[in-house]
Amino acid sequence: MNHPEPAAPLLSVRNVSKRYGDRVALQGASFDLWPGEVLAVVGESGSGKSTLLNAIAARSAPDEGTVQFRQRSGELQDIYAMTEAQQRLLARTDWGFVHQNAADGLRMDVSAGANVGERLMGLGERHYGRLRSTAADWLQRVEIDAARIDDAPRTFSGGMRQRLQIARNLVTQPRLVFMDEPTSGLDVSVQARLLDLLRQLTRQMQLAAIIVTHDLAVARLLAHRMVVMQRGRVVESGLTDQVLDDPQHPYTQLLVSSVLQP
Ligand SMILES: Nc1ncnc2c1ncn2[C@@H]1O[C@H](COP(=O)(O)OP(=O)(O)OP(=O)(O)O)[C@@H](O)[C@H]1O
Repeated sequence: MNHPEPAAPLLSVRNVSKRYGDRVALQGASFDLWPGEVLAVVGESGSGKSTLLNAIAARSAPDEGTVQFRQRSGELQDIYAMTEAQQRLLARTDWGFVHQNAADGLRMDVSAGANVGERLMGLGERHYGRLRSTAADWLQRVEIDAARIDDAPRTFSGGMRQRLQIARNLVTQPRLVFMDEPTSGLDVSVQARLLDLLRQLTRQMQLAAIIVTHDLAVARLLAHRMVVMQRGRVVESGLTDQVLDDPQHPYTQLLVSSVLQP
């Protein structure tokens, strides 16, 4: 897989920690993400993956550490030093967040077209014809029949809902998308199609993404690089193929071998 090597990181995470009461959910996580790079965060249930994702996506502030994002202007900005209004603007323009459960990322009772158009309206687009044609284009890009544009996602299958959620996030051409277990909970064949689509879109759009998954096959297929978490710590990180083919940490070795031995 070609690895993009631009000069400066898009996201820089340093020593991020978080506790819930006495429980340490995340301890000293650090990594950089480069423009156009897809990073998988893997680890078993409870290892701190969602806590990490929420901390770096400005959804839940860490107790310690910094998260810096490179704005389009080139300026590296601490996301927790931003005002709430600045964070919200980022979240609906340059960032996307794909939830595991599509219902958490969609408005289930408004039309598919409105779900896609909403983020564009948030950027100031008001022209009905343009909103509708962009929404129709995006439905096609995520392989949803444009004839369903006026239907609400409540009437969609699980796979269609997830594809709609992806369209809703990507319509503003974000530079960074966070994804929390985007394919789990779907049938295997539906997962495979969704993974193909995600791979195609991340490449076409040169999208940087951080994907939380417990499924090493998802990491293998989508990610340039991966970090492995155990009990709140990053225990191994590196190029995906290297980590999966030659894991160094005993925990990663266990994860990889448990996948190989069904
Ligand atoms: N809101 C919360 N209150 C208390 N403890 C929490 C909370 N959220 C997470 N934790 C604890 O923090 C640790 C890390 O949880 P986290 O959800 O980040 O793990 P995960 O790797 O995402 O797990 P899963 O794959 O099951 O979603 C766990 O021990 C969990 O019980």
